[in-house]
Amino acid sequence: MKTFSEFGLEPKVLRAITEMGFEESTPIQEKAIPVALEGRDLIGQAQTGTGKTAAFGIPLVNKIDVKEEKIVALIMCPTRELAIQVAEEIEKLGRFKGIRSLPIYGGQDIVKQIRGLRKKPQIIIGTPGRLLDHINRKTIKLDDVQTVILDEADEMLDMGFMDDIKSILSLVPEERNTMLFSATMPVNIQKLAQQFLKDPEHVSVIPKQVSAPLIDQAYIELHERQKFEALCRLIDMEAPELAIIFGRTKRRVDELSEALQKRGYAAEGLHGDLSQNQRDNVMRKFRDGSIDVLVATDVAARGLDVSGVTHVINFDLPQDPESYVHRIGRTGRAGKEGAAYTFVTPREIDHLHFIEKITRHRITKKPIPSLAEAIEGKQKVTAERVLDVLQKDEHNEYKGLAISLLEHHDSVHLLAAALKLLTGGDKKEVDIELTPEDPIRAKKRRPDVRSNGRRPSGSYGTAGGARRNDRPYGGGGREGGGYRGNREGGRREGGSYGGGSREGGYRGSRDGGGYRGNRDGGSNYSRPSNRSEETLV
Ligand SMILES: Nc1ncnc2c1ncn2[C@@H]1O[C@H](COP(=O)(O)OP(=O)(O)OP(=O)(O)O)[C@@H](O)[C@H]1O
Ligand SMILES: [Mg+2]
Repeated sequence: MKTFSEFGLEPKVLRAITEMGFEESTPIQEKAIPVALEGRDLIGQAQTGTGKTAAFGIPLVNKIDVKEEKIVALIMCPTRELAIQVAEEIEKLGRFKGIRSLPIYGGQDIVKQIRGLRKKPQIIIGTPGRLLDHINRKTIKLDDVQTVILDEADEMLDMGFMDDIKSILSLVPEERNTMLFSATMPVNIQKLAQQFLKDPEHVSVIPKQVSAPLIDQAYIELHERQKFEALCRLIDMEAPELAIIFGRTKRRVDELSEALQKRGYAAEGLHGDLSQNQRDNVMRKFRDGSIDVLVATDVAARGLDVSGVTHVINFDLPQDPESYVHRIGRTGRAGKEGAAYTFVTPREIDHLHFIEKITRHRITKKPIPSLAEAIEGKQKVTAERVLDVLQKDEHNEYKGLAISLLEHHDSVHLLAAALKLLTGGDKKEVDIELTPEDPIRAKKRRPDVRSNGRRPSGSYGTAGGARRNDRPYGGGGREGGGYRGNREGGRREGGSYGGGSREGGYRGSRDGGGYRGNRDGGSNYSRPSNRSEETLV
């Protein structure tokens, strides 16, 4: 992998990159940065969590003149949370250079945004709806925009932003540099690209499987009514550092987060019906660890980067393979490992197999965790907490009480009782009943209707010459340096992702292109194509 000093970047940008802790470029960065620096249009596809933001952010901040007092770059994102996050990364990258950037998204006070715009930001990062609002109010002018980036372009189309994006782009000068980025590139993206990009370079770093390689993927087959108990047991058994649980609907998310709270978990829900304040609060708490379980709709599936997310649990099976890939991609980021569990009801098994087929990754079946495993997991966490206090040596004021209790009681019994209390074993569990959700069923997708019959180069699947064990962070080895050092143990050595088992059986399964052409509305799989930003699931 290249170090960042090999790209000929400005020292101030290099310094920012170093301060962010990036040592080597990731493959998508290595390929995309030179193309973007040249000012060529590009379509960038790489697995979740492999640094696509910096792949467009670095060349962008590098080429902007700080003396510029006009908006010269526009980044569009599908969700508010993502706009905020991308804005933060751009801010960090441009810090030493003094680049001014501003996030613009729905739900935030427009007057505040107008005040921000008076500071003459050079880069605007926004969601399409609110951007259009500003354009109509003439508080944002796009006449001087030279670079446009569409992050998660496919999702924006899927959410029904096509017309908004078209209107916005029609106001940007033709002489511009346009870039699209996503981990998934269904065929409708190719259409968008043909319309809005000029002779784009396809920069794709997708090995055989589209999902990130460091995610251990499993599914649990169960009935709808078993889901909640299974979830609690799974959380207890696995003791995630941070977990994201995806539910199908807003009602589901509300009920589930409330139910988890009743059971004593530090959980909160995130979906599009919450006020912006509530959404911001939940994200802040999740990022700072004051809650460790985020229950969310697909609003959190795209792009969100929260370090410490060790587990993603699909409480409900996602609607389509893209959603699956993006949801589970909230873990296993930046060279770290993660675990993804998917709950599947018997009637949904076909749909799960369909997801496996499209993502070309076998998902391992696991049993519902047993009560014993759940208890063992909880006890382990309690023991770790106790040992942590012991090690910190901050328990002096309890020693007197300990000594006096030990005068009358056996030490093992006494400690066991204290552990029970700490583990919550003294509490009776609250009964929970959730409103059942309808199962998702597998339906055939329309065949690819593209005329040339070729696979779109940016679609799922192997990019020319990509190696199977291509690793997004660091060179070929797994040891030493940069990211590679920080993954514990050797649990998943040697491309342990199913080893040889992925070969055969799966590869041929996409013949006929049954999947690709069908997200442009009308198909059984596409989500409603006119969701607005405000009613996002
Ligand atoms: N070269 C690098 N070295 C180390 N860490 C990096 C590097 N580039 C990016 N990162 C970090 O990796 C994480 C994931 O990056 P990012 O969010 O850009 O991924 P992404 O490819 O856009 O994923 P998604 O498809 O989910 O949107 C971030 O925390 C980012 O700061
Ligand atoms: Mg991203």
